[in-house]
Amino acid sequence: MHAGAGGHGCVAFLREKYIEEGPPNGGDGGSGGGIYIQAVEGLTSLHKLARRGVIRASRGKNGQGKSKGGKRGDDVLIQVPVGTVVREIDRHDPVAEEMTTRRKIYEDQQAEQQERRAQRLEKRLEQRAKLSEELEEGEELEEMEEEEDDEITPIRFDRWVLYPGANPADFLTVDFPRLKPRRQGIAAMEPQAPIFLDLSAPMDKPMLLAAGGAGGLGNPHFVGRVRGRPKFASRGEGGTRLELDFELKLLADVGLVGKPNAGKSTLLRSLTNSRTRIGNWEFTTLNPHIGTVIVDDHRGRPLVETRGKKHRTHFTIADIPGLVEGAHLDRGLGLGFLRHIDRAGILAFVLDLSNGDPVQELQKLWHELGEYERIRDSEPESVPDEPQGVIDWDTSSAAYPEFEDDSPQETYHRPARGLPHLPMPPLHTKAWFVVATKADLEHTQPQYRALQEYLTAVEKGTVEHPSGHSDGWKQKLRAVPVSAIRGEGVTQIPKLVMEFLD
Ligand SMILES: Nc1nc2c(ncn2[C@@H]2O[C@H](COP(=O)(O)OP(=O)(O)OP(=O)(O)O)[C@@H](O)[C@H]2O)c(=O)[nH]1
Ligand SMILES: [Mg+2]
Repeated sequence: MHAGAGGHGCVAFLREKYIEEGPPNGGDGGSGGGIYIQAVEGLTSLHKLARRGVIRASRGKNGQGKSKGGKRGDDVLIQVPVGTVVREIDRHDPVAEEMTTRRKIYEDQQAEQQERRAQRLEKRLEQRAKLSEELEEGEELEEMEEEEDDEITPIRFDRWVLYPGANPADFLTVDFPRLKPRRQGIAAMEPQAPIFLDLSAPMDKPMLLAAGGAGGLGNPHFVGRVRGRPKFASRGEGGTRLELDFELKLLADVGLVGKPNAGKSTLLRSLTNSRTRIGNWEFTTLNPHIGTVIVDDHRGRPLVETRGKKHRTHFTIADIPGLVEGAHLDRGLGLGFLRHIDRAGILAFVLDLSNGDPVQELQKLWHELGEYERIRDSEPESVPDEPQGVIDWDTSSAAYPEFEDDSPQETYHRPARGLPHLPMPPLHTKAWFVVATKADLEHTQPQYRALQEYLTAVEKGTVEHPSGHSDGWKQKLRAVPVSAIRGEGVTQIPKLVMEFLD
């Protein structure tokens, strides 16, 4: 994301009949557009943002004559779904860089001056020694000459706009003022660097990520005692460039977990008006689809009375690609799939009653999830690269001193480190239930009965929790028999989900 650069200041002079050499009247440049972010409800993915790739706010316009200021650049507003986490990977801040350059120049000058002073002192001591000798010999006092070398500092063409009609040589004798790099006032509202935002609630107002560069100053700003008609103006400051990582933390309220072909997409479709692809083959669904289930009485009022203060009128369901046995073994594919499951608040296990033993299926799915968690918790990316010693994963301000406009110690650029991990609750502690689908097919009733008996036993604690954890979620364990294809029994699901969400 590129915040807009500031427009340049203008060098102009009043021109009127009978006024030969009018006073300076160049306008200031407009400030660059800023980048804002806002988490909003109703969005479910970051796809659109990803497609935009590079995002630029526009540049401020240059100032003009007759004291006309340049128009400010347009801001860019990025809207993301609630649950988005934003992390900074890299930052290029021209103002901070200029500060560093200036500091470097200043330090060099100081060092040079010090050296010169030391040399001068030495010379003087020598001269004095010589002088006292000569005095003794009764000779004349000689004036000590002070050498003061006039050095010409090169013109910073990157900082100044020169009067177009002027000859660059005219500026050799011009003493340019010390111009501190400037920021817009609103830059104070930028989040601390490096950016780490967890946008878990909708925001009423957009938040500033990067302010645009300040506009340059027109030539009237540089009028001084000895400089009545400055033939220069300052350039606008460059805009900050941010490289950010966006991650959607919570995908949906409910995640459908099931083998390929179990009937997840069909279920989602019968519950919502989503148009997910359905086919009688495995892996019809390759990317998660999100459907919204409206639970109101068609007048905007909640259909299901929830005890919570906030009456929800809808919830979201994610149709996640089918989970195959051994998914955890294929790190890329498996972890990708399972990552989505991680992001759902409630897990709905979709079991095909017509295909094998549903109890066994359920246990297999849980086993797969457990394996995934084991791998995730020992992911190499959380293992430090450095041979040994403590690594500070704290990316808060302590690790990177915040940039202050005037402080000479600011840092503006840092290498991309490993991104901080998103903490997720263990899967087995999530609320879950079972959707026993394809109940319209033959010989599915005994399967369903066995499944419900098993769940009741888990709830009572007489049978081990399918996750193998003793503290696994076991409240209101239920298998909802449905025929998604006929739309039968599916209305039970919103009711159950609302109970859990409550
Ligand atoms: N008889 C019957 N068939 C169903 C039912 N639900 C789904 N099916 C069929 O099962 C097949 C697979 O359904 P999908 O919804 O695509 O399955 P899926 O779980 O989304 O599959 P993947 O996306 O591959 O993971 C389709 O042929 C559906 O018509 C049902 O309730 N009854
Ligand atoms: Mg599907």
